[in-house]
Amino acid sequence: MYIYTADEMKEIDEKTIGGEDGKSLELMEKAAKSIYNVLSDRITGKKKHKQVLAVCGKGNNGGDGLALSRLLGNDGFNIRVLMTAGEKELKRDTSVELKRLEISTDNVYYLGSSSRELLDQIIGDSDFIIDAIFGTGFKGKVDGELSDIMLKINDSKATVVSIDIPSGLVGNNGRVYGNAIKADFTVVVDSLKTGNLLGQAPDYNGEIIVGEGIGLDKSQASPDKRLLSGKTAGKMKTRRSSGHKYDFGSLAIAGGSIGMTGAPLLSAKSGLGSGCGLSTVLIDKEAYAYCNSPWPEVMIKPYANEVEFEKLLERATAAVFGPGMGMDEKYDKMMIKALKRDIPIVVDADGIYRLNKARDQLVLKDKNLIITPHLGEMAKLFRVKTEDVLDDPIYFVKSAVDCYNAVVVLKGPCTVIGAKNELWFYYKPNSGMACGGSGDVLSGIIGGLCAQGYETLEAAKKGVVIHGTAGEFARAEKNEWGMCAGDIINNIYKGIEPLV
Ligand SMILES: NC(=O)C1=CN([C@@H]2O[C@H](COP(=O)(O)OP(=O)(O)OC[C@H]3O[C@@H](n4cnc5c(N)ncnc54)[C@H](OP(=O)(O)O)[C@@H]3O)[C@@H](O)[C@H]2O)[C@@H](O)CC1
Ligand SMILES: [K+]
Repeated sequence: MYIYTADEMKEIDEKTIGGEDGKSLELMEKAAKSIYNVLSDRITGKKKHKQVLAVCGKGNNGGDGLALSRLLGNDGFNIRVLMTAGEKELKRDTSVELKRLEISTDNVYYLGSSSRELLDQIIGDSDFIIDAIFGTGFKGKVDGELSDIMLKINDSKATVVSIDIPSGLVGNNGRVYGNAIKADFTVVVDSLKTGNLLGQAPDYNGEIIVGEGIGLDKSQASPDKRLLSGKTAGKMKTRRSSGHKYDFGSLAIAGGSIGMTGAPLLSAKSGLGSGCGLSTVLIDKEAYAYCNSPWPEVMIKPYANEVEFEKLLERATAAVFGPGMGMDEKYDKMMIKALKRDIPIVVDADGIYRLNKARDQLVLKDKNLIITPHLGEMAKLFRVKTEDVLDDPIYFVKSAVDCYNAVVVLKGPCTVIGAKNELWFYYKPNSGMACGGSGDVLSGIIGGLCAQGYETLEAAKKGVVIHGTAGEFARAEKNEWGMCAGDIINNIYKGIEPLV
């Protein structure tokens, strides 16, 4: 499934319309019909004669809401409409849809000219609220009375259905700067937009359902963004029954410092969980003294200097560099040693900040490099604020791909994987994954897959899916509060199963 930015969608829309009279209205009708079809599967059926309130804005999203209301009205629902803009402010097609609806109902209210009591009453006694205030054309912040109305809708008992995107979310990046609608369902028109997945979108979407296509002409759009799932991650390679441990690769994890010895251990154990034959933590000898592993299957080897470190790397078929390493400058030399080796390397956590220095000393071209930053690490890598990355995560992922010739995994509720000319979005929000060690588990899985011979992008895609699925199983066992990194590790095998 392809994903577009709101700006790309606008271009697609304009290309499809191509100046043809009536075409944009036809698209609006198709959008409404597609949303109606989704709703008739989910909520209409047995629930006719219920109260529906459609809250509609002046743009095309409002027009979609009005056309949908007409279809629901024909179906036996009691429709009321709250317009958030005056008749004269409406876009042309939205104005046409309002006139079409007014043929069958008088229940049209206007935000500026209805009393607050009346508005509270129609919000309070609705069974369903259609949120068609703003779509992907929204920018900035909602304020004034509309902002209060949004909160009232969020507090209501009604099932809230957002059209295309919850109103108040910015279409390109899913950011929310004021209040926004919290939906039970978001029915996306035709194709997912980046704003449906990124930023704060997971807190507002409810369940996302993508409606059937409305016949948009995407022939000139650049299809570089896709949804990552168990299906698109591809299958695991079969394992040779006669293979021995060296056939399944040897992963080295360079990391750990005093007080942070658990991070590389989590990575190492996760590498084994993903199927690699051997997993070894390479740790500074001072920190080694504090290293207490619960896993005897993980080897732990201390080094005193970069020469010893390099020696220990010799048998590794892939490495993870950074978990729990700390900021000591002495590790810069180890990073150069690791990057000079001709093996895939996952640079994570405290390794990421060092990439700038390494880039000055090494040509990173043709390296098998994977970088796995979270938002804060990406911001540090580019010396910008976290807010800047949130504003345009796609830009930063693409920039990191280009700067470091790497596969980049920007971790978050929607993880974005970037490689040359392709971006993959893995949208499986799970707040239980936001816990210490979760990232170490991911880098270990990806490293473990690289050690077994998977290409970097393939390893990143599979690793993200395995990690996310394992997290879902951990949540099912322990809930989002109780689960921790160890629970994700315990479920890695369940994350692998759908890919076998
Ligand atoms: N192919 C497609 O994509 C199709 C798209 N379709 C539908 O169209 C939707 C996109 O429609 P859209 O472009 O008309 O924008 P939409 O989001 O309805 O309204 C934005 C309006 O709000 C305003 N506004 C903005 N910011 C604001 C603020 N902070 N505070 C207050 N006002 C603000 C802004 O006004 P302006 O600032 O420009 O004066 C503008 O008028 C899309 O989500 C989908 O539902 C389908 O119909 C068919 C095919
Ligand atoms: K909306």
